[in-house]
Amino acid sequence: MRDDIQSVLISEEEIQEKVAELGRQLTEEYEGRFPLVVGVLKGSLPFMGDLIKKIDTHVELDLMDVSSYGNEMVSSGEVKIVKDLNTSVEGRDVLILEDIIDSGLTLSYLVELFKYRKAKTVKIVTLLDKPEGRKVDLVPDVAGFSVPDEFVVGYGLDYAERYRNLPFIGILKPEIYQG
Ligand SMILES: O=P(O)(O)OC[C@H]1O[C@H](OP(=O)(O)OP(=O)(O)O)[C@H](O)[C@@H]1O
Ligand code: HPA
Repeated sequence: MRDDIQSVLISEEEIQEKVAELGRQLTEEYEGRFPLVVGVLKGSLPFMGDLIKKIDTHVELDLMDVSSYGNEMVSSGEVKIVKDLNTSVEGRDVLILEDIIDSGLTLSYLVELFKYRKAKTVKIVTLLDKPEGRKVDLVPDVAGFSVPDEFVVGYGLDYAERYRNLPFIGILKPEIYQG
């Protein structure tokens, strides 16, 4: 699996340091507010698993599965709910966790949906932000790292469902996706 990686963009240590920093920041912000932390499947799972252990105040967890990429490297532009939340967001402080914001289509859809469902506040925390990929005007409230306009994998991010279990963020060798 690691042979398929051309270069490591963000190391495991850098990710863990950043996650600890974000955890401290979110602890301060959400102390006493019992936010609903929504992980967006499947990419946010490693980030969510690590980050929630660094948030030192009560949180409720839920998961939502939305998809717009299928097995492609470019968003189809159509966001589909594959699995909805189990919890009502009405009146709640909602904190959405994402692995990456690229075109921004997934997140702008979710933010609008949660506002329509009467969430009290909606904030976005993403590990990675790819600003050059944007197709809609969307700025995350908190972003761990900015990444260049390249297809990245690892730490939740996949190519054709592989590489999510790498502990770092890397760039694939072109021959992997060129067939
Ligand atoms: O800003 P965007 O262009 O919308 O891209 C970001 C979304 O794309 C990926 O999810 P994907 O739909 O591939 O599902 P996955 O998390 O299961 O891989 C990623 O996890 C984000 O949810
Ligand atoms: O660069 C990316 N890698 C993996 N999944 C993604 N979904 C949006 N952008 C990306």
